[in-house]
Amino acid sequence: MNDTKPAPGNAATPAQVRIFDTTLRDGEQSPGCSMTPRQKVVMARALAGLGVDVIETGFPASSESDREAARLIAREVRTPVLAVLSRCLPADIEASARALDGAARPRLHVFISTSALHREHKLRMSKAQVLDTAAACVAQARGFVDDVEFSTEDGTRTEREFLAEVVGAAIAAGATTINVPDTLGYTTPEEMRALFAHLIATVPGAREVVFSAHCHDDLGMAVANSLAAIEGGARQVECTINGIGERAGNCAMEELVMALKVRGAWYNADTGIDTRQLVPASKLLSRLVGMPVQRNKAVVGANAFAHESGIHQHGMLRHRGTYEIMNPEDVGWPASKMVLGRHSGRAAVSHRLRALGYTLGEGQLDQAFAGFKALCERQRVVEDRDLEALMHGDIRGDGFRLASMTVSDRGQRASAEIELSDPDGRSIGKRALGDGPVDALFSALAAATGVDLQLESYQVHSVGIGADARGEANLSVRCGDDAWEGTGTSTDVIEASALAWLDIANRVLRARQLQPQRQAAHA
Ligand SMILES: CC(=O)SCCNC(=O)CCNC(=O)[C@H](O)C(C)(C)COP(=O)(O)OP(=O)(O)OC[C@H]1O[C@@H](n2cnc3c(N)ncnc32)[C@H](O)[C@@H]1OP(=O)(O)O
Ligand SMILES: CC(C)C(=O)C(=O)O
Repeated sequence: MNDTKPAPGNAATPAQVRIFDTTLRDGEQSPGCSMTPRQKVVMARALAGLGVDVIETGFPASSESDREAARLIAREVRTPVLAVLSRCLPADIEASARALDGAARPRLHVFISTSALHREHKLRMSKAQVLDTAAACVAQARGFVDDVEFSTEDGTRTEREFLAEVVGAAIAAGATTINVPDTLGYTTPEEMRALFAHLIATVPGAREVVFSAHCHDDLGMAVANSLAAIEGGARQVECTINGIGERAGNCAMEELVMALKVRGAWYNADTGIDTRQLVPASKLLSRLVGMPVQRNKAVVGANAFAHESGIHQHGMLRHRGTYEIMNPEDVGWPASKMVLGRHSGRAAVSHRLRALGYTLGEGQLDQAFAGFKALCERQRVVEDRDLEALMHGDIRGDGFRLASMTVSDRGQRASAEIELSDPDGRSIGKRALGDGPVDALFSALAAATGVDLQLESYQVHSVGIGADARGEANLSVRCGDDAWEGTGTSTDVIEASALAWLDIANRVLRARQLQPQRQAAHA
């Protein structure tokens, strides 16, 4: 495999690509992701810890919160350049300059749309008006600070000659960074590479400024397009943690940074990011904005370094390079995960059993493996405690079963009435009140089983479509010092929630019963 190619610009040393983080501005434009000024300060500190070169802290003309956040961050975060966004309007630029007052390294970022569609329908401006306005607002911004970034909104859908003209006018007026956004996530890597190479080669003064890419992910190509812009000569990339941002989001920082690192020989470009902070930053943002990261998300998703398939696990146990192109530790995960489930094979099961202290002969392993596969028909993930139960011949599969339930949310407080059959087949009925139907239901289940679970996360989603759709409930709970996860499915999401709760409670009870045997086995 050819892993190398001429470096961007044929530089002998890797090109340095500036990371411009816009999580607090474009990221925050993601519906439902608004942050308070204090939350933004917390995130800005984490971004500074990551080593980003520029933090865009907000759009001061848009709200008091944005102004307050920009002011607080300017006071507390001193190392990265701090940028704020303004339209090409004198009042916006004045508000931005005031918000950056006192910043150690202030940057004013001004933008105007350049494409025909935006000029005609949105701005109702002629080409000449856009050109003049761009130059005037860059000049105004330069009156406040030396570091001025100019963006051509919808740049990739703009006529090339006009785009070059506007960029030239902005450079002549004093812009020090030229950002060409793919505002609608419309372009392709080939187009992006060619566009940047063309602008840098032809616009007067282009080699004296830094070119920047700002890509959206409407077609899932934001990272690929940003990488192509670097190949075309861009030396700044605008991105966000977890790829949050308008619509489908922005270029995801963690993906871009790791692509440059893992394929260093190909891109010959570096960033100053401390990649071990990527996962902590992703988790922090997810908590602050209340938006979970999809499990299969590259680099920072929970499954990014998790392996369930037997063939992969077998390969991983021989050499992790067979199925991993990065080290999880390098991006902030503690280790790779071997998840035991229906797709796992003997190699992984026997490896896990050995780690738990069970060294089995061939025949014993066959027997344990058959039991493991049978268990996988009943539960998605087999944990250590399940394996131990299996080894002690104590998987009964019965436990508490849901016989019936009625949940009502009509009075002041919701109520739930349930009937369970216990492991010996006896019937137990309980009723409980709660702050909502699920709260009432879980209280009734706790009363009936005697198991107290502290809910940490609760998610319900549909599996399948149309009339066949079923609700799946996923619970993460704590019980004492242990964390547990459980799943339940049903056509009724409340029933799915009850089944997920019982899935965990039954395993907790099984683990409790096995405690003495386990201690004796390991004594
Ligand atoms: C591609 C991007 O991400 S650009 C950034 C987008 N971010 C945001 O819009 C978030 C913050 N926005 C806001 O809070 C509000 O939109 C505000 C405060 C900026 C403006 O609010 P309003 O004055 O009520 O205007 P509204 O949002 O309805 O319309 C936008 C106006 O800005 C004008 N405008 C848009 N871009 C620019 C620009 N780059 N330069 C000058 N004017 C612009 C529009 O033509 C429109 O003007 P009009 O009202 O005279 O027709
Ligand atoms: C204002 C610019 C940088 C932008 O966010 C976009 O075009 O998407």
